[in-house]
Amino acid sequence: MQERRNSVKEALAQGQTQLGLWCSLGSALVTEVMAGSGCDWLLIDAEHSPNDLLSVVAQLQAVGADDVEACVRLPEDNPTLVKQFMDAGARSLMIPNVKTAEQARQIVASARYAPEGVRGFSVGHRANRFGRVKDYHANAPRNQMLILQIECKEGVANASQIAAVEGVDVLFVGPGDLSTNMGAMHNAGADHVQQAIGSVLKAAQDAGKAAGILAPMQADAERYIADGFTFVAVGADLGLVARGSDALIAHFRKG
Ligand SMILES: O=C(O)C(=O)C[C@H](O)[C@@H](O)CO
Repeated sequence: MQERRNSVKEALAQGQTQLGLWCSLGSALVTEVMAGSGCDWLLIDAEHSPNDLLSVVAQLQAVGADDVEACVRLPEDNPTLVKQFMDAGARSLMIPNVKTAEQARQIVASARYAPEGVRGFSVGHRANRFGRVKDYHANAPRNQMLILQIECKEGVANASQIAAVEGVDVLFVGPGDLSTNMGAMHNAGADHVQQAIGSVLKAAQDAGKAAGILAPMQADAERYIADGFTFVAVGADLGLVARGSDALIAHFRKG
């Protein structure tokens, strides 16, 4: 049995825009609905959402039948979590708040088996279809994707060195955390935050890597895509359900 190719990783390497949706509700059913939307990738969030390893596995299973790359955001940069989630079949990982190139190198090492890395070895797991993908251990990095979030001034300052680390696929701006860290909470549109976002984009592009961002407002997403961001989350289940239900009820209340 062959491992399914990571078509999002391949498309990004060719500079193609890949549209994503954020899954924050911790629900396999909702994630399954999102997966059927035609998006290229989903982000199952285990940082700010009520998710654990088993609820993430349930969502990975729900996405399974769709031709969508299911990425998982870990709650923190932690090699044990990298191992556990990768073994569970999360091969595209987003790591929050990466600040230095050395940290990026450690993250890459945590995703790789020796001699390049330190990932613990298990013969059979969900990632290799319980031992059925025979060449999994030798070839795992080929389909893995590491998406490192840049969310603070230090990360912005070091973005070029982080992007240059072999094994890093995407620099992903967290506009909420970055703007908060830069003294502009709720205002990622502030000039100094936009300059920082632009410098992360340039750092990624100069290193031949993809740049990503979460942009649930349509106009923002269109602008970021026009600027050159190629890994863009254009909406979230939480926002779609909350704002959609708000608007529906408001429509009937106003009469
Ligand atoms: O800093 C950000 O913005 C992000 O990383 C996304 C947030 O965590 C959040 O909006 C996800 O629901």
